Amino acid sequence: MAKRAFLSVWDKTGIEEFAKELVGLGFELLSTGGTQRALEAAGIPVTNVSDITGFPECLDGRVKTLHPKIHAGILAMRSNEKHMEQLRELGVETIDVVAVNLYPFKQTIMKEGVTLAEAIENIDIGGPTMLRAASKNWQDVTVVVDSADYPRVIAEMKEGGVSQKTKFALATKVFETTAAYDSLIAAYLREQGGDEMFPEKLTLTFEKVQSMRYGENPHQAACFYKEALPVPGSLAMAEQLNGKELSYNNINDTNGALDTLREYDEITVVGAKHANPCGVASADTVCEAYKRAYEADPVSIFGGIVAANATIDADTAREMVKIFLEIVVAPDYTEEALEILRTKKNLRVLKLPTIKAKVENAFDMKKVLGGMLVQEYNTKLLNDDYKVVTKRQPTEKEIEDMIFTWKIVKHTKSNGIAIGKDKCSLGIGPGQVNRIWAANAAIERSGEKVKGAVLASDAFFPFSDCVEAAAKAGITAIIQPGGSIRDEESIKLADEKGIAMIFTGIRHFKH
Ligand SMILES: NC(=O)c1ncn([C@@H]2O[C@H](COP(=O)(O)O)[C@@H](O)[C@H]2O)c1NC=O
Repeated sequence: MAKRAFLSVWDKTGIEEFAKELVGLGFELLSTGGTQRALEAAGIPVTNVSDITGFPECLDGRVKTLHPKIHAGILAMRSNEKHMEQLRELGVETIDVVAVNLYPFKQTIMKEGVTLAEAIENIDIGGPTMLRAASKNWQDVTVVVDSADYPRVIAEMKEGGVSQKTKFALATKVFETTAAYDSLIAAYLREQGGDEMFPEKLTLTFEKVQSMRYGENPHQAACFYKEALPVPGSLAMAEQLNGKELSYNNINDTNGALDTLREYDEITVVGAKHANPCGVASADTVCEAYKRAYEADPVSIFGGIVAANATIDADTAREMVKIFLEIVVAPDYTEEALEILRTKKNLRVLKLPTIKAKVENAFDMKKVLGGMLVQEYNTKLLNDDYKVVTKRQPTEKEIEDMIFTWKIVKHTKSNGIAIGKDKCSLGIGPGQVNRIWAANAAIERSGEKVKGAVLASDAFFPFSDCVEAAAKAGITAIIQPGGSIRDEESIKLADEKGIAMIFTGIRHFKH
């Protein structure tokens, strides 16, 4: 019996060469309309699927290959005498190679103004059916869903036949591909339906971006995957202009720096370490903002991440190269700035034109052993009805500094306390197991400048000890969520010390 290969591809990349090689190896080719036309135009002989099925392609291509003569030919187990006998009785011939790639559903939904009907029409039915059938029968059928695998398949055929190992790998790839394809469809339809935020079955599609040398630690293997449709402004959309490959920690830490940066509309620079902000400052120029953020904590920024929301110019770049930084990320760079940054060959320079990300429809997820925590992104900053709870009202300047510092503490690991003044961070106390230690760390790190500064706390004060410490240090205003059963003690102490205090009514735990 002649060996037969079924080729039905949307993306015709490499199909001509692959088909020619198959013909050279003695295969008879079967195909659907568009693929057939492409091959015939290249002078390659092809049999149309309708000549096999005796049934025309119909319903605008919705039904082409969905026929027992095709699927029995793919699914029959060659080692099963009964199967083979049935094929003979039914007049069905086996199909030994299936090369199929699918309708471009992802590209379709990415198009501006795409309609639901257009998206639905781009859900491939016959393609996945053939691919899945061929993969189920992987021992007898070579299935190719990725044109990058054509050369490898041909090479092995020339060596005497495609190995079982390769066939199994190709079949596995098919199920990864069809599962990702379907989960993207499910996500899109869910978004169109719009009412159920958390579906019964959460299926996600991620695509491999890069393998990494290692993970959080050198003994952990790791890899970075991006969402099939990453949110604009996310790190997955960044272009790397210089430096070594991004590491696992680089990506996590830069993500944290960007989270903080997105809170600010004015020119701002965020220095970050282990995903916590360590120096944050706003200014009229990016250079000034960088210098202030650096000076806010010249110790921690060493080997850290710097994220800016304005174009990096030569002056800023000159400042940046004075110390060892892991990453600089910004919307753009002047030519000269880039030249200066490139003098540090290991410095990873990332260009991210959109810093503000639209995360309203995206999930924030955290993997735990055996499960996944899924929540909305923390897009809120303050409640509109935040209130002053002390006798003394804060000055306008204090309010400005409190909002500035509140944005920092929102993105500081809990328990977190941040102290700021004049649109610049002073001391940041992240990730403590109790609040007073975080307050003490932030106060100590602020040094002399703490006098007249403001303090922000990501969650309420369980006791009045933080107010006590703040007053002793010379802090004049405090912003915190409120909500403790001992709030009155904190308010009373603040009143005694002349501190103005705002309750935001909203908490910003971050773990
Ligand atoms: N309807 C079917 O029976 C069917 N069989 C194969 N396809 C797809 O049709 C495409 C190729 O079509 P053409 O050769 O006509 O360009 C491939 O992406 C293939 O996955 C089908 N299309 C959609 O379901």
